[in-house]
Amino acid sequence: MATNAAAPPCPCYDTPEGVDILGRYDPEFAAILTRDALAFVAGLQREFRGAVRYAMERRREAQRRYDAGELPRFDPATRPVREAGGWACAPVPPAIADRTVEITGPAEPRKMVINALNSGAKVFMADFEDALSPTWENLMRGQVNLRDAVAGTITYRDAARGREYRLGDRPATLFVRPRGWHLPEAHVLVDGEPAIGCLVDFGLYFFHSHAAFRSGQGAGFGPFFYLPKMEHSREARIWKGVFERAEKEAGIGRGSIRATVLVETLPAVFQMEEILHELRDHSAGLNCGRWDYIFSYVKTFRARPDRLLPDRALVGMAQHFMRSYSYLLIQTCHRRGVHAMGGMAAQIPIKDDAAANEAALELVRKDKLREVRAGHDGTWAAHPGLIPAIREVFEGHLGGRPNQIDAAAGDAARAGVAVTEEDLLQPPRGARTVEGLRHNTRVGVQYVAAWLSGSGSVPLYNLMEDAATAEISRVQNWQWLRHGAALDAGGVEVRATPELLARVVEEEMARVEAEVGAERFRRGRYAEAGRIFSRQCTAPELDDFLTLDAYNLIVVHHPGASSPCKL
Ligand SMILES: CC(=O)SCCNC(=O)CCNC(=O)[C@H](O)C(C)(C)COP(=O)(O)OP(=O)(O)OC[C@H]1O[C@@H](n2cnc3c(N)ncnc32)[C@H](O)[C@@H]1OP(=O)(O)O
Ligand SMILES: O=CC(=O)O
Ligand SMILES: [Mg+2]
Repeated sequence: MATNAAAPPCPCYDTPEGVDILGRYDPEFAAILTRDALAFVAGLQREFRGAVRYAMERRREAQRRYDAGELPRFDPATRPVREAGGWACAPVPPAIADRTVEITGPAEPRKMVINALNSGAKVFMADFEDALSPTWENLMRGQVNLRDAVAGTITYRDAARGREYRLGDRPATLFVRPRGWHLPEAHVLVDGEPAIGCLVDFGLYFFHSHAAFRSGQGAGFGPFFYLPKMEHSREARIWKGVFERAEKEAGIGRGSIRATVLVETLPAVFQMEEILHELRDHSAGLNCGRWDYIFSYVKTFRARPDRLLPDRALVGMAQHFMRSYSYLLIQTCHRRGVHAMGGMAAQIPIKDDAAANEAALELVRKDKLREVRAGHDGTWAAHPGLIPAIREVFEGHLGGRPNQIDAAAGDAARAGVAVTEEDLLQPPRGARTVEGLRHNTRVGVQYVAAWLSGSGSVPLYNLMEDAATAEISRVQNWQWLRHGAALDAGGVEVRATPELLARVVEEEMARVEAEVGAERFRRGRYAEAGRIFSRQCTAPELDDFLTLDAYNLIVVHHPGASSPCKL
């Protein structure tokens, strides 16, 4: 790609025709938002916006059918793709044959990016999605961090602690997760309308780093991506188009870019073969995004009183529908020659209680053992402190092999399990309680407060919480209220009503204030978060995403940031 033209004469962004930047000007950001990089992003936006709009409309149309009683199912029209034995995805690039442990974390803060790359994990998934609050500052700093990480020059000085951070000898291989198709980027306008968030994330990172990545980490391939929250293979087809356009403009071979698709919506589990087929030249497998998957189960069945979820804490991978999803994902990936990645255990290290810490670690070990025995080729870690234990489980089981793609190994294959539509839809079992409603509320409000303040992943009650886990709290409360679920209140049955939720919100807000302290509560955005969370849980129609509604509250426009200087 061509390099940037001469810098503009005043401190504002130098934008190509039809592009306006409404975010704060910063010289560091300007090195990312170059005229050529923006022209590349605008080209993607112009070519694919119609297809994205259409795909989003199809999502709404499918939801209307589910609301009317139809169940998600395998598409009879694409049966030949699913049943054909004669196709496989492109061979796995050597640089990512071994993905036994992948650490995830937001693309900003910078220190965390360095820690993740040095963590001992094989892969670092740098997140612009579930773990990142998409403020302008976070997004742009995230881009700066990734450019420097790929260049190998990233450093950070923690002045308060007198600590220097720099890359070690064998950093993890970088995957980048752009936002989902549904999220706009309100600080970047293309032809007067907000850009599609993921095209900004993808486009800027690709533009600045593809060459360095391919000659370094990717060993001739890459860059590598994780693709979130898709609901249908037509959305994967758009990504394929984006990749091909990017490869062509960069002058690199078709199939250089590779991506792992997160199967984290209920409709997508019926489309896994079709998704791999669309992306077969660009695929790096599939991943069980379990938290969004649970969120999507509730969302898809929002109109169904017969499919209420039990307490959030009871919806784990041992539930039949979750186990079936993981088995089918493993079978599908191995049949097509790519990695079947496991997901995230929510436990994180507990610093001040050795026994509780050991118990949390044991839960992580069990989860990972279940995954590797099922046939997964690798898995996720939320925190560097978990990596030794997870590595021990995966590497111990794989016995020196980088993955088990060819082995037809694992419970998913051994038992000859034929996963059916009924298996994938079986309602989860367990109790629904007022304590569950309280926990959802406590977690949901604190998460929204953190997100509004710029943190997209936070530790709460010794668990990792991010946008996906918080969504479960929100939609579960909404579902219980909408259908007047019977909740156990210590042996007494009560109905979930708006009045009950109002009382719970008031009491839980008081509890949170006592936990975090009055000063932090006052300075944080807790009151605002309480109002947003309550409104969302009681809305007559379920909002598609918590973060879409709340996004308007983190958009900060700096009028004139680009337009006065337009050349
Ligand atoms: C559903 C999904 O999508 S899962 C994927 C998306 N979610 C995520 O990626 C969550 C990733 N994890 C995290 O964000 C963090 O671990 C949290 C927020 C849960 C906890 O973070 P903290 O409270 O800062 O953890 P803690 O205080 O124990 O951190 C200790 C050290 O580990 C580092 N650390 C913690 N988590 C990570 C991580 N995921 N990546 C890199 N470094 C990390 C911290 O930076 C800190 O470093 P330092 O000693 O140099 O200061
Ligand atoms: O992105 C992962 C998930 O579990 O959601
Ligand atoms: Mg997710």
